[in-house]
Amino acid sequence: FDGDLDSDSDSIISRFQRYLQIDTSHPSPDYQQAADFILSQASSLSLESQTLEFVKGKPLILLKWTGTSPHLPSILLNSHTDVVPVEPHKWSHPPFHAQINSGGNIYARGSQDMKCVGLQYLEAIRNLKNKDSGFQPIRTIYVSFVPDEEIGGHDGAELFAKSKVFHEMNVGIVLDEGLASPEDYYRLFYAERCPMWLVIKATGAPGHGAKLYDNTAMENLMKSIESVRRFRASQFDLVKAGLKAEGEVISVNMAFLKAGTPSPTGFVMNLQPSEAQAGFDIRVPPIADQASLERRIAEEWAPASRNMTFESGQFKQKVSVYDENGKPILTGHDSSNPWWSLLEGAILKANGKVGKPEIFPASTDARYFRLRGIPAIGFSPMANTPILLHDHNEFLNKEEYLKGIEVYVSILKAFASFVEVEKDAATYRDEL
Ligand SMILES: CSCC[C@H](NC=O)C(=O)O
Ligand SMILES: [Zn+2]
Ligand SMILES: [Zn+2]
Repeated sequence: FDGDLDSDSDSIISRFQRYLQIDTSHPSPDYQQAADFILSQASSLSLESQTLEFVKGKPLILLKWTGTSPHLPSILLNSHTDVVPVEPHKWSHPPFHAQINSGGNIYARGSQDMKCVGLQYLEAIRNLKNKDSGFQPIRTIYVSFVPDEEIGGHDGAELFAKSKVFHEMNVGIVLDEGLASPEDYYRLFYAERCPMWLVIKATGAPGHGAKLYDNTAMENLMKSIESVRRFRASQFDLVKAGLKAEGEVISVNMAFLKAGTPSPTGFVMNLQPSEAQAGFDIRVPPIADQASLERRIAEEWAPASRNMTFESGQFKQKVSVYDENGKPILTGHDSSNPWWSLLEGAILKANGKVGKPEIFPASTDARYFRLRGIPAIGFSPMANTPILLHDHNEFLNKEEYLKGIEVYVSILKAFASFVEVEKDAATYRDEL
């Protein structure tokens, strides 16, 4: 390696800022500029690279550092290049300037979710490739930068995980995103909740706004909303009482309400509408009783007896967290999975702390890799950091970012040097 590596922290941070300054927010992410940036980084690191376009205009960049024993299952470091939209006027710093305040906080959309992780992978590789380090991986290390995670990953990680290219990579372990931790420990995720987007609709007799009568669409819907809210509170109480972790309860949040008869000045006020609907984002832990939730929806939240119907997207689709037999897919999260132990050990070695294994409360691309039977661990090295993904004023402190690079150096050393008697992939899965 030719060794003109800028490893000082200023240049590390300025590379991070450059990546953050590329506006890859939906609905029209600038994937081309992100791809160009990543490819230029890859070439400065002498990594092999290829651009995969499973869907035109949505490049997926795959980088490779070939190991000395390339027949061993490889390591895949995955990150998504897209970010969620912003309301720029509600930010204290412009969301795509990556300004650093006096306390070292770097403000940008994607600073936590998850451009940090994508570039930390590369910085860790840069560090390991530095000629002073002289490190050679035994296993091959792949780094993937995928599009569209924030809108479901169908044109990104889903197609990638099903592709011939992916199959031939012989991946043994995937690292993907986790969440920031306000505490001094990092969070590790071994599974994720299943999203269910539920729309309930009520109908009822229309009538004069001054009349009190039963079975209006609004009343029917309100009864459901009250019931949903009671359930929401019961789940939230379990978390508040410390009895369950965030990823272990069913979350329900209302996403929209739609009703009323429009008029030029707003809505007609003296007419009780004949239809009303509400939408909910529901997240179901893979260990939860799905059938009882479905019963609850049919009997309490959208009962036909109250003139109600419902539709739920995502839940029973193939894009879920269950295998073909309906069993939840959980990555082993104790010493039964050597990768888990290696990860924990490597973090500790880098002077990091780890919390209890968790279920990721939202969804991420890791599920597509788990569906292929591959262990996947969610981890974003951000401790002592408020959770600001998808929020205004998303930031990451620069010291925390730099610390994360050291943690990945430690992880890559452990993962890429790990040689064991090959076992069946099932060894790395938890049985219920
Ligand atoms: C169900 S696909 C949407 C994925 C998205 N991921 C991160 O926020 C989420 O809403 O969890
Ligand atoms: Zn993300
Ligand atoms: Zn996100």
